[in-house]
Amino acid sequence: MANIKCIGVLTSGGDAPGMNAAIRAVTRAAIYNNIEVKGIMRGYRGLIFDEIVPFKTNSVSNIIQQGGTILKTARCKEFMTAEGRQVAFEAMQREGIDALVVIGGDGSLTGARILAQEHNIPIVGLPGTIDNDLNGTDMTIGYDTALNTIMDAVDKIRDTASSHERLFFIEVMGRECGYLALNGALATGAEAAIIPERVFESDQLGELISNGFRKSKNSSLVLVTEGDITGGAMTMAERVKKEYPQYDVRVTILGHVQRGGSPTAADRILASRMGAAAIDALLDDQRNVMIGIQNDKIVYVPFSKAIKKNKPVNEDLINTLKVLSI
Ligand SMILES: Nc1ncnc2c1ncn2[C@@H]1O[C@H](COP(=O)(O)OP(=O)(O)OP(=O)(O)O)[C@@H](O)[C@H]1O
Ligand SMILES: O=P(O)(O)OC[C@H]1O[C@](O)(CO)[C@@H](O)[C@@H]1O
Ligand SMILES: [Mg+2]
Repeated sequence: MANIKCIGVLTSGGDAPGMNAAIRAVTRAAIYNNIEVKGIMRGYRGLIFDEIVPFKTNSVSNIIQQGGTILKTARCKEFMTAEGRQVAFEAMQREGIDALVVIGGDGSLTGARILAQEHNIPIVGLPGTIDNDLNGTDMTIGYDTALNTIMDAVDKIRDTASSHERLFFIEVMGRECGYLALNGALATGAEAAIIPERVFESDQLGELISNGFRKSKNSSLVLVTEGDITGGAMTMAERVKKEYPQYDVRVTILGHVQRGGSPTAADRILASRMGAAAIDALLDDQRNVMIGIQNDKIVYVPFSKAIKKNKPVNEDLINTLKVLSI
């Protein structure tokens, strides 16, 4: 059993609903195991600029239901340099922090991996991002809540789209990962999803139109993953306006509304299980791993695997969406 007396916990990158549930679980599981906890504010910034606060069990009371993160978060450019990480390491030594739990996305876990390698520190990561772009876990913390937010918004858009018999392009988040668009489309009965994983394989919009996707439909909703790879919803709409002027086209960009809100039950449970598992992992001498859940079982995923680009898209989802949108 590892000799860990004090851990630091931080949230980094974009906030995600369920991060608070994860902070609570990490804190409570650590204290249960007689490990002291320090909350590090604003992601890696807090280590570099010394914003570190002692955490007790009641520091995390009544937060499981809150969106955002009580630790705040940041995208910290100073941490991208070896000098910045040296300062962070020195802060950990000064504070007596023996190990870190980092809650964040692929960027945050990349930073964790480098810090762990450079300074030989035990670090365990939790996948906290709405993008669901980390390998080795079925879901990331925040993804389910964001998906439900998308579903509520798209259902509302359907009402107006069908009243006006319009074609809507709805842009959702996800960076280079199409899960939010794909499952958002399945959950709302949307006609299609345009996702980054498929951009280089096919002209998704061209195929959609040549398959006559508007012939039998009164309204059409197409979810598009944001970003340069797909070009986003605006680009799609411009193209349709030029090539198919007969269609009445509108665009909705859902934006940061997707990141907020009270986490769903699924996210609260996922975050609670993963947070407790992070402490078990540290006690079990695990280091440089992300906690994942695969088929309802906790797994330890090496950082190198978790952050590998291009999480494979689930082909089954693509096929089902195609079949159901005739
Ligand atoms: N290569 C890297 N080296 C060191 N630190 C990094 C690296 N990449 C990212 N980080 C740190 O992690 C922070 C968050 O990364 P990023 O902005 O990619 O978000 P993320 O964790 O992927 O979350 P999300 O994608 O959900 O917003 C960065 O601001 C930086 O402090
Ligand atoms: O809030 P910011 O810094 O503009 O970042 C937006 C990005 O963060 C995410 O919400 C989470 O990674 C992405 O889906 C999106 O591209
Ligand atoms: Mg990311």
